[in-house]
This record gives sequence, C-alpha cells and structure tokens, in this order.
Amino acid sequence: MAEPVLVMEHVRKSMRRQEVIKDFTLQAEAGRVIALLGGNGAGKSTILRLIAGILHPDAGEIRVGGLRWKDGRLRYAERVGYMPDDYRFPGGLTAMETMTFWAKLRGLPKSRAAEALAEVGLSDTGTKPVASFSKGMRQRVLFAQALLARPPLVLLDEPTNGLDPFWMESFIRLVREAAGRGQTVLFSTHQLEIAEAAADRIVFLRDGVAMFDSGAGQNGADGPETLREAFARMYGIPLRR
Ligand SMILES: Nc1ncnc2c1ncn2[C@@H]1O[C@H](COP(=O)(O)OP(=O)(O)OP(=O)(O)O)[C@@H](O)[C@H]1O
Repeated sequence: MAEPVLVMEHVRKSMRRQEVIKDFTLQAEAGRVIALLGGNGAGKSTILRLIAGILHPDAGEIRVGGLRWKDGRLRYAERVGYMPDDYRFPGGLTAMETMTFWAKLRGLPKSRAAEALAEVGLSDTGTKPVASFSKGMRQRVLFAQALLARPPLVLLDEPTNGLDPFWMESFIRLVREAAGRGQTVLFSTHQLEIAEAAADRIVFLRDGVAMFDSGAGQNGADGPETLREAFARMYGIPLRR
C-alpha cells in the first residue's frame, strides 16, 4: 500500500535550547483536511515550517510522498504549497506581478497565476500594489500562492486571520475543493469553529505535544467527549452550552 502523503515520525525540535516540538507523530492521507488547533506558542507554526522544509527536525523523520527533504530538496519543494503566517511583500509589485513571479518559480504559465488570483476573488485588484492591500486581501494572495501549483500537500499557517465572513466561507469551500481533487491540506488555527467547518480531522496541540487527535479513534484520556468538551478542557475555558 502506498505511504500516506505526509508522514511525521517522532519529530523533535528545539528553539534556543527549549524543546518546542516533543515527539510529534502524524500521518495524513490524500484528500484529507487536517486542522492543527492550539493556543499561542503551542508549536503550530513550527510544525508547518518543519514540514515545509524551512526548519529541520533535531530527531525523527518527515516524509512527503515518501521523500525526505534531504533526499531531494527540489522534488520535495514541488510537493508542498506553503502559506506563511507572516510575509512582507516586496514594495511596488502588483498582485498579478507577484503571482506571476511565483508561477514562474514553479514553472507555471501566467494564465495559472491569473486563475489562482481569480479563485481568491482578486482579479479586479490584480493591478494594484500588494503592499496597499488590507490584511485579509494579503492573506488571500498568500493562500492563492499556496494553491498555485496544485501540490499534493498544502500547508496553511493561520489562513483565516483577517478574513471577513464571506471569505471565511470561501476559504472553507476552496479547501474542500482542494481535498476533492485529492490534495491534502494541513492548516493551523485558534478557532474551533473554523476547524470543525473545514477539516475532516482536528489535532489539538499544547506545548509541542498532540493532546487530542479526532482521527486517532481515541476520545481523550477521560473517556468519550465531544471536540468542544476536549477544547474547553484543554484550554481551561468554561464550556458554552
Ligand atoms: N525563531 C524562534 N526562536 C526562538 N523560539 C522560537 C522561535 N520560533 C518559535 N519559537 C518558540 O517555539 C514555540 C512555538 O512557537 P510557534 O510559533 O510554533 O507556536 P504557534 O502555535 O504557531 O503560536 P501562535 O498561535 O502564537 O502563532 C514558542 O514557545 C515560541 O516562543
């Protein structure tokens, strides 16, 4: 049987001598959407950067389509689309110029850049400098960039930050469409509602440890509980009824 699109095995990572990812294991099949949920500093961005090949594990292994970063950096990079949580766009370039630049890097035609921009509703504003865009519009450009080459694995770091309700819904639709094409999507969020609406599976992260995985067939250490109950318990917040 073919290996899952993403395999992370016993991954550890320290930043400034503090271990921020502790023995993290995750497998993701083709066509699945997984939400990585956790509070500030839980390690969500670090995990996504590790998978994207920006950071490298101190221990353990990460494979995308059976390939490790060190086995072939270019082939690995071709398999992954990554939307960072912070990106400073170069001043002056328009949205279309920015997308065309990224398309060229990926060996894609300009028409695909235009199509990806249209998917996130920015065709009309394509001639405006990205630096003049609102936070939500910049998020949509970054999202389009991650989807550009239709890679098997799409990593999105806080993709819904700054999105208005319309684009929140569109985000969910676009992610589901990507999954429908067989792409695997892994995204980070603080919001349980978004995770529930967009994902097939939710992994709760705290202090670099997966505390709960809705796809692992386990429902928390204390017996069956809903995702909402697990969320409230894990973050010590009262459960809304
Ligand atoms: N470049 C760095 N240098 C030192 N420590 C870092 C660095 N990047 C992250 N960390 C630490 O690693 C831990 C995990 O951070 P990370 O950004 O992965 O969390 P997060 O879950 O994405 O948080 P948030 O929701 O606030 O974005 C934190 O304790 C953070 O301080």
